[in-house]
Amino acid sequence: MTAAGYVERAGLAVAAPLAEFVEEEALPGSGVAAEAFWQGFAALHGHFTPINRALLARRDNLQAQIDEWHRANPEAGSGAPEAFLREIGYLVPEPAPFRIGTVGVDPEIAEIAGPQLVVPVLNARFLLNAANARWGSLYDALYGTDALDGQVPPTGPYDATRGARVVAAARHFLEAACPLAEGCWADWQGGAPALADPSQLRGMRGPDLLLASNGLHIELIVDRNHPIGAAHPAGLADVRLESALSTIVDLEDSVAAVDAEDKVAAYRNWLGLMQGTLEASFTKGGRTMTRRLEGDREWTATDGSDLTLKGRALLLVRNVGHLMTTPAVLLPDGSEAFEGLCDAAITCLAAMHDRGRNSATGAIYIVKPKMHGPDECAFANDLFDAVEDMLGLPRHTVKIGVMDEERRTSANLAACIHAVRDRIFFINTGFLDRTGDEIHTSMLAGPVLPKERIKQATWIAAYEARNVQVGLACGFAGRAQIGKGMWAAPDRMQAMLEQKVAHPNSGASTAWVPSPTAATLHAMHYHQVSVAEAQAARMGETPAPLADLLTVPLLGDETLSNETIAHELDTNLQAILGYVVRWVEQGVGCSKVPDLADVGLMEDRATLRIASQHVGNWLLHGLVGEREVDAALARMAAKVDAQNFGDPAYLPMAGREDRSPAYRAARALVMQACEQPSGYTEPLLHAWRQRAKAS
Ligand SMILES: CC(=O)SCCNC(=O)CCNC(=O)[C@H](O)C(C)(C)COP(=O)(O)OP(=O)(O)OC[C@H]1O[C@@H](n2cnc3c(N)ncnc32)[C@H](O)[C@@H]1OP(=O)(O)O
Ligand SMILES: O=CC(=O)O
Ligand SMILES: [Mg+2]
Repeated sequence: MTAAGYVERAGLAVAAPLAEFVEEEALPGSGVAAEAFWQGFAALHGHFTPINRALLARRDNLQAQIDEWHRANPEAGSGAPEAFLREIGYLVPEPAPFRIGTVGVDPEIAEIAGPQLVVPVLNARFLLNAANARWGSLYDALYGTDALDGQVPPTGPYDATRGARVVAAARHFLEAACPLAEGCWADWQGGAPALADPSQLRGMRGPDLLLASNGLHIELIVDRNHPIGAAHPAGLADVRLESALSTIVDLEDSVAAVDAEDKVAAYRNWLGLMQGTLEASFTKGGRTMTRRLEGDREWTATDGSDLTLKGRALLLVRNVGHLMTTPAVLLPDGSEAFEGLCDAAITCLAAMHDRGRNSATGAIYIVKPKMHGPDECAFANDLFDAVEDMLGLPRHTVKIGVMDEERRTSANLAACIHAVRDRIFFINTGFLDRTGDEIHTSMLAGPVLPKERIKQATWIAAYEARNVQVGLACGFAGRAQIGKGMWAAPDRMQAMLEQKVAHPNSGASTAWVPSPTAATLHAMHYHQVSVAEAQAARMGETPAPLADLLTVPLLGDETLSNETIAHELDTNLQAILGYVVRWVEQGVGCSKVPDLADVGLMEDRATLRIASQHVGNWLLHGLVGEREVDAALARMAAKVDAQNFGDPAYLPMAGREDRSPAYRAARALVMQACEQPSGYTEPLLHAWRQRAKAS
């Protein structure tokens, strides 16, 4: 008998809303029949479930052997050595030199370097903004953030002095990106300018100009009737930059999706993007508005021909990893199905509605997170083969982006790439999860450094360098992206402008940004730096030593002051509570949480993984005790409550410690940190969110 709320499909119990979504929304128009889909879906689970389970058991087995090594070598003061890691199969032999064979990817992936935006799939309003973030106003980005001078503009009427500084800053940008043959942009009176490199002028539309540098476009919007244009000698009303070349629609770490209802909402939004029909209505500034996807942009090229530029970012979709199961589908034995298998089948089915709107080459781009080593990459490759077969898609239609964010993947990166060599479209250093796994893998080696210092330790420099070096050696240049991680301080745009230029300079062809505004500002870096040249300069470099990568960021003999320890503990617990309370009680998977100094930081499951593993590590090694942690949790709960004052949906944690699901989830995350698989936060978050939803 099928469980209540489920319907039987090809021997599986499928939650009724999911079956309905698939049959009434995703399948019609896809060319795939319902019977064939469900048979294929059931076969997928039948074949891959035991392999998936075996891969997870292998993770546990390797971790147990590493833990055992540390127990046997308590004085080692380091991570388990390379020879041991080879012996247990954690490290595998390098493949012979090879080059990836991926073909049929869009220019945004293969040829043009630029920002990559990430957006939680469950927020339609943000999703539309993210898809439309292909273009952004440089004037708005400079005016509305601290990018210019570290100061955010006061709210209120337009500040003409600040506006003049914005216009000057945009002009400086133009001087550098598109210099004139003679004179400077301040002298420009309108019309087609004589550029030092005339090929940088790409088109005109009335008085507007289209320029380009390093493959990225710049629109100069001329409007003498506009208040800003009226004050400019050439009537320049705005400078618009091609910004988010690609956007990752995230079903993973930035969402809270714990049941069929949540998964259907996620799949429906992705389908709406692929069909081009997604809309969101909301009230902003007292006005109700409906947001839709932008169309393409039409220009006349300098030779008089029509020139069409994409109005939207190339959309990629991040599936979940191999760990979690979902109650949206039950297997014949009554157990939950692997969520990653469901995501692969259903996000690909939805992407079949694209018909060239998103990918001009017909590719489907899946970002696959949290894979541990080459066998898990090979598993994803086989899974995508099977999905292609079940949906009737040509081989390697489904491309894979491999997040290099687990230690076993970093340490075996070439072998991981080799396992997916004909469909890989990116590698990316997900340094946040990677930091969490760094702590968890060597949990028993000793106490780790404070969080900020982990970021400066030997391992991370080796990790970032090797990722680029291995990618270049495998032939990524001109074929696939080499990506860098997230800028996790969404309000600190001046600091981002100063620091994130390091990403293109390092030879990375893309890097993550948290918002459309950050994409526009980060786009300036790709005008400053030619990634093609940066990559050419690094081609043939010997990868940073594996020994450096394996150097665990331990505290060693150093003694930290009580103040440092207390501050670190408070920082971690406040971030954990601030994030978890919105996750568990409101279903918000990515939040801007003010830190102790009131700087808003992007928190997601990966930052939560770091913070919870960090507290767990210091607890295990006695830098802090359970009573201290409980006292700090209680203090930080009151702080987080105060920070959320005014949110009508918010339930305070302080004073309700034993009843607040969020508080209990946060406490469990730190007290049970060592037992969590790979230090992941999903199992506890999901369990507590399900409880909160049920109540
Ligand atoms: C380790 C990892 O896995 S990193 C990847 C996961 N992280 C992410 O995906 C980060 C995504 N970013 C976000 O969710 C948000 O930017 C947050 C939570 C960090 C901050 O959100 P908020 O505090 O609401 O942002 P803020 O108030 O500054 O700006 C809101 C505006 O910016 C837009 N915005 C902010 N972030 C995004 C985004 N990622 N995509 C699209 N639009 C966005 C919103 O649409 C909104 O504009 P609107 O009112 O016109 O709709
Ligand atoms: O997914 C990104 C990360 O840093 O983790
Ligand atoms: Mg991650």
